[in-house]
Amino acid sequence: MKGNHGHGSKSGAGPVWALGCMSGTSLDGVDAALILTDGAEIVEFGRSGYRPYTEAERAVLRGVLGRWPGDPGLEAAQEVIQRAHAELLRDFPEAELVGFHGQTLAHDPKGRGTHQLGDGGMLAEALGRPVVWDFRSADVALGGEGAPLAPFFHFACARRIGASDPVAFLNLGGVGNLTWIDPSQPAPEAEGALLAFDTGPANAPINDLMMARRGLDCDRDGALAATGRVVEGALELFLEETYFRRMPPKSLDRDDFDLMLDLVRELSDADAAATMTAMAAAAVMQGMEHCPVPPARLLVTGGGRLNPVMMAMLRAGLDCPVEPVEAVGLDGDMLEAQAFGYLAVRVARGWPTSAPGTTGVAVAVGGGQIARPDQPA
Ligand SMILES: Nc1ncnc2c1ncn2[C@@H]1O[C@H](COP(=O)(O)OP(=O)(O)OP(=O)(O)O)[C@@H](O)[C@H]1O
Ligand SMILES: CC(=O)N[C@H]1[C@@H]2OC[C@@H](O2)[C@@H](O)[C@@H]1O[C@H](C)C(=O)O
Repeated sequence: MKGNHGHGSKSGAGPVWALGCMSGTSLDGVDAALILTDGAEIVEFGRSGYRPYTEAERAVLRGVLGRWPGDPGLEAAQEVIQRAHAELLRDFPEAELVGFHGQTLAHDPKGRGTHQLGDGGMLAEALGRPVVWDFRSADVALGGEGAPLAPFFHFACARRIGASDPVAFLNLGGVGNLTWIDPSQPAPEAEGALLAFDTGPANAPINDLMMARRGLDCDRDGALAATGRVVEGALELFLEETYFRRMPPKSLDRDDFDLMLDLVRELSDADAAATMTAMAAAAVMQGMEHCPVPPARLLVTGGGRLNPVMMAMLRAGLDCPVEPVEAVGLDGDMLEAQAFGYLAVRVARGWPTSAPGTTGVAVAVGGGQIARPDQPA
């Protein structure tokens, strides 16, 4: 490698095919998606791919959750991340630039920082193409939460779907995050264009419950929750958490809500699943109270949109229409991967990727480092 890590040098202003990839908090696998963009407009979406982790790989990654750079025992997990990404991303030779999020292992922005496992320099060498990575640390260094970062991309999506009134995007991944957008603003960094934050736990604790009680990865289609009863007492205790009363921006680590499993410990499997699903939905409803004005619609992305019980709970509790992003022609399995392709182009152009309204950072900031291979493919 040359000594070429650093903030983005400005390149030409035309659109480029960027390949974004995401390994989310659910630890299911790596998503990758192509996007043609100039860093402002989405010109075109391209093809996408998925590389699941094997059971053995997932166990390795699970085993290092919560660890920080320099902690012992990260080598095997690092190898899993590099291998899985290189295998998947090699299938996209048309990509001019790669956006590599890595795997979040720990997130404590007001304390130790934020840790995404993965080395962009090594990936650039493996792929023979420039790789933008380490998206979150510059934001944290300037006092921001370092998350969520998809909101600047959500702004571009709102423009692409022709929204004229405020809309909101909800990602229901391992953790939930909400982006409220005023699409009439000139740019995502404009004051009042975006408000974003993590709503609370979403699928991660439900997955943990299913693994502990049934040996399953998740409550597929909400099948177990559908047969259970929501236990109001447990739900009320959950909503007493101070996190919900904190003003946004705010963000969460995957396991910040460990108390959820305690709250449902005495419940039957079905009641526990129903109650935890209601907790995830209730956290979103609390979050919606923070929107500057109610959005015209709530567009849901991430795996939780495929859980009909969770979607029904959201529809019952909210006044605005709640739809999967497919309703507006977007791909809810790939939106986060596309986001990191889009953000990679912004980093390469020296443009901001977060702002006070999205992460609480002091000023709009463009995070990310760029690693270039010695010998481009
Ligand atoms: N058909 C389904 N029924 C119920 N839940 C589902 C279904 N499909 C996916 N999920 C849930 O969605 C999760 C995956 O969601 P997603 O891929 O959006 O998460 P992620 O990207 O890992 O997380 P994050 O956005 O927090 O980083 C699965 O682990 C599962 O809990
Ligand atoms: C620290 C971290 O990796 N946070 C993730 C996580 O997963 C969902 C939510 O918590 C969100 O804040 C973020 O991911 C999305 C992609 C984001 O940055 O927008």
